[in-house]
Amino acid sequence: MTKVLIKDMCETLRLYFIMGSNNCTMDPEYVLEQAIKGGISFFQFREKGTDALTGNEKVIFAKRLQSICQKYSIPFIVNDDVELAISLNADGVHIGQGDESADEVRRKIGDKILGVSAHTVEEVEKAIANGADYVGIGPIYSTTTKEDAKSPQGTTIINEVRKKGIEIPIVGIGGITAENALPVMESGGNGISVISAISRANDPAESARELKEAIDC
Ligand SMILES: Cc1ncc(COP(=O)(O)OP(=O)(O)O)c(N)n1
Ligand SMILES: Cc1nc(C(=O)O)sc1CCOP(=O)(O)O
Ligand SMILES: [Mg+2]
Repeated sequence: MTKVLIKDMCETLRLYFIMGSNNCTMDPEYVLEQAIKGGISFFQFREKGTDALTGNEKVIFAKRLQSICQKYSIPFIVNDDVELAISLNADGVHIGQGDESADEVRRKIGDKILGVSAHTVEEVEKAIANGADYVGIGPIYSTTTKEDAKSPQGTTIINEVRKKGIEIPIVGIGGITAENALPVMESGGNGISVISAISRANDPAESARELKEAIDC
Protein backbone atom coordinates (compact mmCIF):
# COMPACT_ATOMS: atom_id res chain seq x y z
CA MET A 1 0.00 0.00 0.00
CA THR A 2 1.50 3.36 -0.97
CA LYS A 3 0.54 6.87 0.04
CA VAL A 4 -1.52 7.15 -3.12
CA LEU A 5 -3.84 4.40 -1.86
CA ILE A 6 -4.40 6.12 1.44
CA LYS A 7 -7.21 8.50 0.60
CA ASP A 8 -7.15 10.42 3.81
CA MET A 9 -4.12 10.14 6.06
CA CYS A 10 -5.82 12.10 8.84
CA GLU A 11 -8.77 9.71 8.93
CA THR A 12 -6.50 6.67 8.71
CA LEU A 13 -4.45 7.84 11.68
CA ARG A 14 -7.43 8.18 14.03
CA LEU A 15 -6.83 5.10 16.15
CA TYR A 16 -3.19 4.08 15.83
CA PHE A 17 -2.23 0.92 17.71
CA ILE A 18 1.43 0.17 18.44
CA MET A 19 2.61 -3.18 19.76
CA GLY A 20 5.45 -5.62 20.23
CA SER A 21 5.54 -9.03 21.86
CA ASN A 22 6.58 -7.66 25.27
CA ASN A 23 3.58 -5.31 25.44
CA CYS A 24 1.08 -8.16 25.56
CA THR A 25 -0.30 -10.32 28.32
CA MET A 26 -2.11 -12.48 25.73
CA ASP A 27 -1.08 -13.92 22.36
CA PRO A 28 -0.01 -10.86 20.28
CA GLU A 29 -1.64 -12.19 17.11
CA TYR A 30 -4.94 -12.54 18.98
CA VAL A 31 -4.50 -9.04 20.47
CA LEU A 32 -3.89 -7.48 17.06
CA GLU A 33 -6.83 -9.22 15.41
CA GLN A 34 -9.12 -8.21 18.28
CA ALA A 35 -7.83 -4.62 18.13
CA ILE A 36 -8.64 -4.53 14.42
CA LYS A 37 -12.13 -5.90 15.08
CA GLY A 38 -12.57 -3.16 17.70
CA GLY A 39 -11.76 -0.45 15.16
CA ILE A 40 -8.06 0.45 15.05
CA SER A 41 -7.14 2.18 11.79
CA PHE A 42 -3.31 1.98 11.74
CA PHE A 43 -0.71 -0.40 13.19
CA GLN A 44 2.96 -0.04 14.13
CA PHE A 45 5.20 -3.04 14.76
CA ARG A 46 7.47 -1.95 17.64
CA GLU A 47 9.60 -4.87 18.80
CA LYS A 48 12.02 -3.36 21.30
CA GLY A 49 12.96 -3.30 24.98
CA THR A 50 13.24 -6.07 27.55
CA ASP A 51 12.85 -9.60 26.12
CA ALA A 52 12.14 -8.26 22.61
CA LEU A 53 12.59 -10.75 19.80
CA THR A 54 15.65 -10.32 17.58
CA GLY A 55 17.03 -11.77 14.35
CA ASN A 56 14.97 -14.34 12.51
CA GLU A 57 12.40 -14.64 15.31
CA LYS A 58 11.67 -10.94 14.99
CA VAL A 59 11.28 -11.25 11.21
CA ILE A 60 8.91 -14.22 11.49
CA PHE A 61 6.82 -12.43 14.13
CA ALA A 62 6.69 -9.25 12.02
CA LYS A 63 5.48 -11.25 9.00
CA ARG A 64 2.69 -12.84 11.07
CA LEU A 65 1.44 -9.46 12.25
CA GLN A 66 1.82 -7.98 8.77
CA SER A 67 -0.32 -10.72 7.27
CA ILE A 68 -3.08 -10.00 9.82
CA CYS A 69 -2.95 -6.31 8.87
CA GLN A 70 -3.08 -7.22 5.18
CA LYS A 71 -6.13 -9.42 5.74
CA TYR A 72 -8.02 -6.40 7.11
CA SER A 73 -6.36 -3.67 4.97
CA ILE A 74 -4.78 -1.97 7.98
CA PRO A 75 -1.51 -0.14 7.17
CA PHE A 76 1.51 -1.93 8.67
CA ILE A 77 4.25 0.44 9.84
CA VAL A 78 7.64 -0.68 11.22
CA ASN A 79 9.22 1.20 14.13
CA ASP A 80 12.94 2.09 13.86
CA ASP A 81 14.05 -0.81 11.67
CA VAL A 82 14.15 0.66 8.17
CA GLU A 83 15.85 -2.37 6.62
CA LEU A 84 13.15 -4.68 8.01
CA ALA A 85 10.44 -2.39 6.65
CA ILE A 86 12.04 -2.46 3.20
CA SER A 87 12.57 -6.23 3.21
CA LEU A 88 8.94 -6.86 4.22
CA ASN A 89 7.59 -4.26 1.80
CA ALA A 90 5.83 -2.69 4.79
CA ASP A 91 3.54 0.28 4.26
CA GLY A 92 5.91 2.59 6.07
CA VAL A 93 8.35 3.39 8.85
CA HIS A 94 8.20 5.38 12.07
CA ILE A 95 11.40 6.97 13.36
CA GLY A 96 12.28 9.21 16.29
CA GLN A 97 14.79 11.98 16.86
CA GLY A 98 17.46 9.48 17.93
CA ASP A 99 16.99 7.18 14.94
CA GLU A 100 18.30 7.37 11.38
CA SER A 101 17.72 10.85 9.91
CA ALA A 102 14.31 11.41 8.33
CA ASP A 103 15.65 12.67 5.00
CA GLU A 104 17.85 9.57 4.66
CA VAL A 105 14.90 7.30 5.51
CA ARG A 106 12.68 9.13 3.03
CA ARG A 107 15.32 8.53 0.36
CA LYS A 108 15.41 4.81 1.21
CA ILE A 109 11.65 4.18 1.36
CA GLY A 110 10.48 6.24 -1.60
CA ASP A 111 6.78 7.07 -1.35
CA LYS A 112 5.97 4.76 1.54
CA ILE A 113 4.58 6.32 4.71
CA LEU A 114 7.09 8.13 6.92
CA GLY A 115 6.18 9.01 10.51
CA VAL A 116 8.51 11.04 12.71
CA SER A 117 8.38 11.68 16.48
CA ALA A 118 8.58 15.33 17.49
CA HIS A 119 8.64 17.12 20.83
CA THR A 120 8.88 20.76 19.74
CA VAL A 121 7.48 22.96 16.96
CA GLU A 122 10.99 23.11 15.47
CA GLU A 123 11.19 19.32 15.29
CA VAL A 124 7.81 19.25 13.57
CA GLU A 125 9.00 21.83 10.99
CA LYS A 126 12.20 19.85 10.39
CA ALA A 127 10.23 16.60 10.01
CA ILE A 128 8.04 18.26 7.37
CA ALA A 129 11.10 19.58 5.51
CA ASN A 130 12.53 16.05 5.53
CA GLY A 131 9.39 14.54 4.02
CA ALA A 132 7.37 13.24 7.00
CA ASP A 133 3.76 12.23 6.25
CA TYR A 134 2.71 12.58 9.88
CA VAL A 135 4.25 13.36 13.26
CA GLY A 136 3.81 11.62 16.62
CA ILE A 137 3.84 14.14 19.47
CA GLY A 138 4.31 12.98 23.05
CA PRO A 139 4.31 12.01 25.72
CA ILE A 140 0.96 13.67 26.21
CA TYR A 141 0.45 11.97 29.58
CA SER A 142 2.80 10.00 31.76
CA THR A 143 3.67 6.52 30.49
CA THR A 144 5.58 3.56 31.84
CA THR A 145 5.61 1.74 28.50
CA LYS A 146 8.57 3.63 27.01
CA GLU A 147 11.60 3.49 29.32
CA ASP A 148 13.27 6.62 27.95
CA ALA A 149 10.12 8.73 27.50
CA LYS A 150 10.40 12.48 28.10
CA SER A 151 8.27 14.36 30.67
CA PRO A 152 4.58 14.58 29.85
CA GLN A 153 3.66 17.82 28.12
CA GLY A 154 -0.12 17.54 27.72
CA THR A 155 -1.39 19.01 24.47
CA THR A 156 0.83 22.13 24.58
CA ILE A 157 2.94 21.29 21.52
CA ILE A 158 -0.05 20.20 19.43
CA ASN A 159 -1.72 23.51 20.24
CA GLU A 160 1.44 25.45 19.33
CA VAL A 161 1.83 23.61 16.02
CA ARG A 162 -1.76 24.32 15.00
CA LYS A 163 -1.53 27.95 16.18
CA LYS A 164 1.32 28.38 13.69
CA GLY A 165 -0.98 27.10 10.93
CA ILE A 166 1.03 23.92 10.38
CA GLU A 167 -1.26 21.31 8.83
CA ILE A 168 0.71 18.05 8.94
CA PRO A 169 -1.31 15.10 10.33
CA ILE A 170 -0.59 14.69 14.07
CA VAL A 171 -1.08 11.78 16.44
CA GLY A 172 -0.70 12.23 20.18
CA ILE A 173 1.07 9.46 22.10
CA GLY A 174 1.85 8.52 25.69
CA GLY A 175 -0.48 7.44 28.50
CA ILE A 176 -3.61 7.83 26.38
CA THR A 177 -6.77 6.04 27.49
CA ALA A 178 -10.47 6.33 26.60
CA GLU A 179 -10.87 8.65 29.59
CA ASN A 180 -8.22 11.20 28.58
CA ALA A 181 -8.14 10.91 24.77
CA LEU A 182 -10.49 13.70 23.74
CA PRO A 183 -8.20 16.70 24.50
CA VAL A 184 -5.72 15.34 21.93
CA MET A 185 -8.35 15.72 19.21
CA GLU A 186 -9.69 19.01 20.56
CA SER A 187 -6.23 20.56 20.46
CA GLY A 188 -5.87 19.76 16.76
CA GLY A 189 -4.61 16.17 16.75
CA ASN A 190 -5.88 13.88 14.03
CA GLY A 191 -5.54 10.70 16.04
CA ILE A 192 -4.39 8.93 19.15
CA SER A 193 -1.60 6.41 19.37
CA VAL A 194 -1.74 3.80 22.11
CA ILE A 195 0.13 0.76 23.30
CA SER A 196 -0.98 -0.42 26.76
CA ALA A 197 -4.58 0.82 26.59
CA ILE A 198 -5.18 -1.99 24.08
CA SER A 199 -2.26 -4.42 24.47
CA ARG A 200 -2.80 -4.90 28.20
CA ALA A 201 -6.59 -4.76 28.20
CA ASN A 202 -8.55 -7.82 29.27
CA ASP A 203 -10.67 -7.35 26.17
CA PRO A 204 -8.60 -5.62 23.43
CA ALA A 205 -11.56 -5.36 21.02
CA GLU A 206 -13.73 -3.66 23.62
CA SER A 207 -10.88 -1.36 24.61
CA ALA A 208 -10.37 -0.32 20.97
CA ARG A 209 -14.13 0.32 20.65
CA GLU A 210 -14.07 2.52 23.76
CA LEU A 211 -11.09 4.50 22.48
CA LYS A 212 -12.82 4.98 19.14
CA GLU A 213 -16.03 6.14 20.81
CA ALA A 214 -14.07 8.55 22.98
CA ILE A 215 -12.64 10.36 19.96
CA ASP A 216 -15.64 9.99 17.65
CA CYS A 217 -17.97 12.15 19.74
C1 LIG B 1 3.25 7.30 16.50
C2 LIG B 1 4.51 7.28 17.28
N1 LIG B 1 4.92 8.42 17.88
C3 LIG B 1 6.06 8.42 18.59
C4 LIG B 1 6.82 7.27 18.70
C5 LIG B 1 8.12 7.25 19.46
O1 LIG B 1 9.23 7.09 18.59
P1 LIG B 1 10.72 7.18 19.18
O2 LIG B 1 10.88 8.50 19.83
O3 LIG B 1 11.67 6.85 18.10
O4 LIG B 1 10.75 6.07 20.29
P2 LIG B 1 10.60 4.49 20.11
O5 LIG B 1 9.17 4.17 19.86
O6 LIG B 1 11.46 4.05 18.95
O7 LIG B 1 11.09 3.92 21.40
C6 LIG B 1 6.35 6.13 18.05
N2 LIG B 1 7.03 4.96 18.10
N3 LIG B 1 5.21 6.15 17.34
C1 LIG C 1 6.27 4.56 22.09
C2 LIG C 1 6.05 5.81 22.82
N1 LIG C 1 6.55 7.00 22.36
C3 LIG C 1 6.26 8.01 23.19
C4 LIG C 1 6.71 9.40 22.94
O1 LIG C 1 6.46 10.26 23.79
O2 LIG C 1 7.27 9.63 21.88
S1 LIG C 1 5.38 7.54 24.53
C5 LIG C 1 5.37 5.94 24.01
C6 LIG C 1 4.71 4.84 24.78
C7 LIG C 1 3.21 4.82 24.58
O3 LIG C 1 2.68 3.74 25.29
P1 LIG C 1 1.37 3.85 26.16
O4 LIG C 1 0.23 4.09 25.24
O5 LIG C 1 1.27 2.49 26.82
O6 LIG C 1 1.58 4.94 27.16
MG1 LIG D 1 12.46 5.14 17.46
